[in-house]
Amino acid sequence: MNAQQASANRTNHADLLQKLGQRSIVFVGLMGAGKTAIGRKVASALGLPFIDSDHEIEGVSRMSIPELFAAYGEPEFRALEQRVIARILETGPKILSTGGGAYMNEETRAAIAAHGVSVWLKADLDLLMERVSKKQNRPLLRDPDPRGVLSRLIDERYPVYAQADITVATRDETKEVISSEVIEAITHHLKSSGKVD
Ligand SMILES: Nc1ncnc2c1ncn2[C@@H]1O[C@H](COP(=O)(O)OP(=O)(O)O)[C@@H](O)[C@H]1O
Ligand SMILES: O=C(O)C1=C[C@@H](OP(=O)(O)O)[C@@H](O)[C@H](O)C1
Ligand SMILES: [Mg+2]
Repeated sequence: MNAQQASANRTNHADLLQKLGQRSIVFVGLMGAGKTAIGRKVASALGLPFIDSDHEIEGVSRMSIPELFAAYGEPEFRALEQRVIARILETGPKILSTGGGAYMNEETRAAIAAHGVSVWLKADLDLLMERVSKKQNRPLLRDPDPRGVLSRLIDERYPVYAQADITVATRDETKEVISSEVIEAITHHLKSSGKVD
């Protein structure tokens, strides 16, 4: 997206952006739901900067997510994830796609509630399995039974993701369709909540 396109997109969504104020739009949900892919598209459509917390973590640590898990373990990754997300949220508006476990952290949830509008991309197990099978870069799924892992994470995490401001049920539709639905849902949420930062 060049600067001219970004400016045109901002004009098209002026009302949404005015109501959003300095808050960011934050994607949460399970691995494979499309947070990174849809977040990037929504950012482009709204003319806002896009940040993926996993990419940011990889940048600051100069290690890949699997390398980080292997070298320091999940607790260290979670601590870094919390710090990185808090810093990203200090300034807005932007689009932030989090890693699937980030929203399970209470302080991160509080930071997101204070500085953002949260969007849960909700997907069923079959779709998640299909999507995560494309890449082997998720340490939690390096397991003989990745479907079982995802199924347990659905039970554990869905009640927490349900605290997000907006839920969008994603399904086997194109990224463009899902992105438009997300923008529509955000527009509706901001109109009805009427909150401006
Ligand atoms: N609506 C969609 N249609 C087709 N492929 C999608 C869609 N959403 C995501 N994907 C693909 O599914 C995979 C997982 O998506 P990703 O954005 O990495 O999920 P997450 O960040 O939630 O783990 C990626 O290969 C992505 O391109
Ligand atoms: O659900 C999780 O705990 C994780 C999700 C991953 O991000 P995506 O949800 O973008 O795949 C990544 O942060 C890490 O592998 C842990
Ligand atoms: Mg992602």
